[in-house]
Amino acid sequence: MTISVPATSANLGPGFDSVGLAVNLYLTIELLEATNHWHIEHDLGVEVPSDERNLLLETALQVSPSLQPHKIKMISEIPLARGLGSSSSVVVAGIELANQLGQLNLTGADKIAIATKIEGHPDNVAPAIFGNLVIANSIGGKTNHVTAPMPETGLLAFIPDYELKTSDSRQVLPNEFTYHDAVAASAIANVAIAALLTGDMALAGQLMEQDLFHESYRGKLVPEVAKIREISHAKGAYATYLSGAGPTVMIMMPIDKLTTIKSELEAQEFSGQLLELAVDTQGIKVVY
Ligand SMILES: Nc1ncnc2c1ncn2[C@@H]1O[C@H](COP(=O)(O)OP(=O)(O)OP(=O)(O)O)[C@@H](O)[C@H]1O
Ligand SMILES: N[C@@H](CCO)C(=O)O
Repeated sequence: MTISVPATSANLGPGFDSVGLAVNLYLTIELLEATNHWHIEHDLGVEVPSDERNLLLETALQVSPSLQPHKIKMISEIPLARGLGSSSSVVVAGIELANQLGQLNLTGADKIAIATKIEGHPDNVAPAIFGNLVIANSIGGKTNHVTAPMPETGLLAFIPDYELKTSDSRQVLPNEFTYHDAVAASAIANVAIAALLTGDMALAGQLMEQDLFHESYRGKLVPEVAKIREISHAKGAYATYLSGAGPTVMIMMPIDKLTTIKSELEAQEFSGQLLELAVDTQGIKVVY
């Protein structure tokens, strides 16, 4: 059996902690033979544990503590701590592993509730589970979500060479907002979401760049954002935003502008990778 889970790009500007998009990079785990001890084969480096301390197994055993140990092969195309939901992909895969091995018959609603409790917010785990664009919230332990198709858009991700852990990137955020600022910030988010849901990418893009919740505080952690925004706009992009907690910068544009924007950005020689992505429409995939 293999389980694959897509990468996710959270926030889309003002949808902080509540909006995310599934994209076509995958974490895949393959269940191998039953053994006496859990063991994960992977090439993600020595800092990623190969036993029960791995987030995959921590999650699976939290959901179902008496699972039969197995050998597992893990392959991830999702770069770690870059703002593309690597931790959520593992959490979601762990929940699905427990679901399959423990024959738990979890529903989508069960999975999002468990995953949100572990991650703390639903914006990455929800699209990792369901695919597409997902708008979700969680309050008092109750999670709500709405899935929607993403309007047609080209997608480029600039993935810097350096890591930025979500926990560090959340440290720079303010503890409080005034009532006035909170109303202004959520009004921007409301219009951005309405524009996304009605397929108006030009308006959505404008609002995505007016975020007041997080990007201005995090800008200094990702110095490339300003230049990428300037270049992309000069060539007709809809929007640029910090993907999740960063440092990846996502660029959305009309499809016919993608090649030009990509080559303009490549000419800058930023240290990192520029990847053309597509929306994942499936979420968790299990193959027997
Ligand atoms: N395949 C994996 N196996 C085990 N742990 C992983 C794996 N992938 C990621 N992690 C854990 O998740 C951490 C990264 O999580 P973090 O929330 O900081 O970033 P992210 O999920 O990549 O980005 P973001 O949440 O901003 O989209 C890694 O440092 C590692 O501890
Ligand atoms: N909404 C989260 C996503 C990363 O986990 C953040 O921006 O911190």
